Amino acid sequence: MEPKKVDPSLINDSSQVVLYGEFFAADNPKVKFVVSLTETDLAVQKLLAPSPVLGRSRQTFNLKDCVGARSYREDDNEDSGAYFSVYFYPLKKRWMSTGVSRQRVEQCFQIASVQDPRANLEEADKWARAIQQRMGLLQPSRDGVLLSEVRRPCRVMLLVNPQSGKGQALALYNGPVQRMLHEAGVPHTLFITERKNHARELVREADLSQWDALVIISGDGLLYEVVNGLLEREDWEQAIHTPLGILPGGSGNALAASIHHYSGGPLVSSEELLVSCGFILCKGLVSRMDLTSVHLGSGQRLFSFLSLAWGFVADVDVESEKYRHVGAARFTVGTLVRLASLRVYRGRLSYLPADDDGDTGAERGAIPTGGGDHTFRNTCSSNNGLNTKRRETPSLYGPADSLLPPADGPVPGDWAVVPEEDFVLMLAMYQSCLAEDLLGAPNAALDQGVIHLMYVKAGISRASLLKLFLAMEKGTHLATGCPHLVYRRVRALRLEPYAAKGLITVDGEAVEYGPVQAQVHRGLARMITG
Ligand SMILES: Nc1ncnc2c1ncn2[C@@H]1O[C@H](COP(=O)(O)OP(=O)(O)OP(=O)(O)O)[C@@H](O)[C@H]1O
Repeated sequence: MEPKKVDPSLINDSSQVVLYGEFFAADNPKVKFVVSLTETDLAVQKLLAPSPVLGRSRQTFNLKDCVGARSYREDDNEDSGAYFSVYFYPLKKRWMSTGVSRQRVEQCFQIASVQDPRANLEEADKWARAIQQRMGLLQPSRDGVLLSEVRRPCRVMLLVNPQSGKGQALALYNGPVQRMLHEAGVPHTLFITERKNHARELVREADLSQWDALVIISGDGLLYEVVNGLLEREDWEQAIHTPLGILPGGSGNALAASIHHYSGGPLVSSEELLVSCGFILCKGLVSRMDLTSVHLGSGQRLFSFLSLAWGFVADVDVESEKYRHVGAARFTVGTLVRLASLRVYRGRLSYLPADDDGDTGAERGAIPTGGGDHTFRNTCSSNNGLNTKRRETPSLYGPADSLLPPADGPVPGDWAVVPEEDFVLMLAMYQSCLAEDLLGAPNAALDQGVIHLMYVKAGISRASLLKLFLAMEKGTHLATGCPHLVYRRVRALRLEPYAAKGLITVDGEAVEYGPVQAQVHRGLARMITG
């Protein structure tokens, strides 16, 4: 007996129903669902057999959480039905935890209303198209633009570093990443990097008219190559506007964690971070991102999107590379090891305060310079023990650094020079996370034009330093009242280490050691964000 039709108003009483249908479950032809689409939701309710009454468990999926929908037929000639699948990644409560994270939910229905397979497929197409259309209308648009609006069709150059993190980046691509891109209908071409600087060369030489976005599955190191590769091009001004995306596959994944943080999510584990960043990528909202231009003592210039570190943090970053196989925990292990041999780093630190610099830190430490007598080049020439761990190709292009004084001159009068010369660390950040689980600059945003400068003066005890790092997991370290920690919002800085040897890291990678100057360039790059 043909079941009685259910009144659609019973399914969705408050909003207008755009499409309504009764379909079989794709994996069980005995189970039937009543499905209705509104401008904002897809509602699914089970029909109980044998009498066609609605079951109690009605599920409503918000189209904001949807990455795509597709229609298809199975290869089976006997099956005249067609199917449509809808892919959602809603925020759900985590197993055995109070937190939430994005989790995949697929809804798949079989349409077998008539014997004609083509008619069934047309009906399935109609549903998939209607869902995609509504999903597109609900895309976030805050202050960015949608990738799909920038160019069409959207094609992605996907760069994977198979060696990053625990060496699992390729497996991540073959698993959840490829599946999600397929669900969202994002066409892409995979490039597996074969060596250091391979991605940099590929990006430097690429015909960028072929690519609508450059996305990496790796740690921050590969994105560093991509950013610098773009700025080494003659057409850098257009090239740096190519939307960039990041899917975490490394051990630190600081930028991926920052982008997840900006989307409003709490700190999450590596797998959950991948799903969150994949979701953000599929949604394709493109925003501006600050880049910082860093000048090294030898005159080389490079571009950084994340951080510049000296002292304790730089040492941990580089020394913990040998614990890469433990993933994000490498920094915890590295911090504990370094704490045991805590030391002081001597040098001079100067900076140009941001106009809006508030007294947010533990203490106001710096004095105006009136033009210091210490020059960048002076210090450079006394540092002949250059550490050339990472050979930089000189970056010939990019915007002028109008805020930076000449390398062989003093800092200008509106700069401040920190009176102390003994430090435990200096950390300049332009995005919020220092690692997946470290919220180093909680007030940072993608496009702020601000360097969040933190330094810890010598004299801090091991216990207090450990407490600061523990507080950083929640981003509360600036509010601990630690008298040794100073926080400033700045636009440019100069660091002149006194020792001939040591470690400075840019975006987590060691660079030539010696004096450095840096200036932030607001919104220079484009990033796919949530
Ligand atoms: N095929 C490759 N073999 C060896 N090194 C590579 C290869 N491809 C890229 N690299 C280099 O590996 C370095 C580390 O990569 P990446 O930063 O992506 O991973 P990670 O260090 O594990 O992650 P994170 O930076 O988040 O800690 C980068 O400097 C990159 O240039």
